[in-house]
Amino acid sequence: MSVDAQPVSELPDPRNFGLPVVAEDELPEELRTLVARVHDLVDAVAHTEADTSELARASAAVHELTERLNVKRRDVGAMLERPRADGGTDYQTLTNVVSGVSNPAAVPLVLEETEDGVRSEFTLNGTYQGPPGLVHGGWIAALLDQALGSASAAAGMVGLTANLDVNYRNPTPLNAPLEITARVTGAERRKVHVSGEIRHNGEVTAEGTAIMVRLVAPS
Ligand SMILES: CCCCCCCC(=O)SCCNC(=O)CCNC(=O)[C@H](O)C(C)(C)COP(=O)(O)OP(=O)(O)OC[C@H]1O[C@@H](n2cnc3c(N)ncnc32)[C@H](O)[C@@H]1OP(=O)(O)O
Repeated sequence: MSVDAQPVSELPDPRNFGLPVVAEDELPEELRTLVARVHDLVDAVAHTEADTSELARASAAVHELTERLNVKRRDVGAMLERPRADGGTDYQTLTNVVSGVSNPAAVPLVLEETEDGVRSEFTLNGTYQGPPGLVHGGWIAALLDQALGSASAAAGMVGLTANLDVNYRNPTPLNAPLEITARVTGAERRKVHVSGEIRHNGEVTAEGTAIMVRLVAPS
């Protein structure tokens, strides 16, 4: 395969796409704590067998809290700006549903760069259930999509997924340690070919390939 889509040394600045940017050190620790607690709350709500009066009290408290938090909202599309170890700058969608640091619905998937791509270890609670005891196939695709996109971005080629192909090889268990890995396998013009897999106990449960099409900054 030809490789004529050259990686760029700096990722495109989201401001050039008209997106608001939040510096990582401007994100309050209290927000991170709130996100983690709401993440646990979703799991608690999904599985609670509390009595009806307890459910009514919790429902009222959550409603009141939602109204309070909605008084001041961030714009959709806000990007998180964080410094990279190599001196560059990394940008991530703040509320990304798989990895966004301000999104309680996110796993959150924290991908680290490896020699040939990206990697993460994570565990999914019962919120991500599809078949009994197993991770929902749509979420497996979402996890792979995120890792494949991040592998492309880590190689300096930020793009959107044009095509995603997923094979489910074995059931992916909930509440069990999982590993995800992804890498760039080739590039031509704006197309970046990526592959990745999810493993449990070293065994592949799902694998995916994708074509990311590199973004072009507006002139
Ligand atoms: C750090 C970041 C992590 C991000 C992880 C999350 C990733 C995501 O979820 S992204 C969201 C889901 N994806 C989308 O919403 C994308 C929607 N689609 C689009 O916007 C457009 O179709 C887009 C941008 C992909 C391509 O459109 P456009 O910019 O006009 O490119 P276009 O000129 O048509 O095609 C460029 C090349 O890609 C190829 N291509 C385009 N679509 C496809 C496709 N579906 N399958 C295969 N190849 C394709 C074309 O054939 C062309 O190839 P070649 O260079 O050989 O001629």
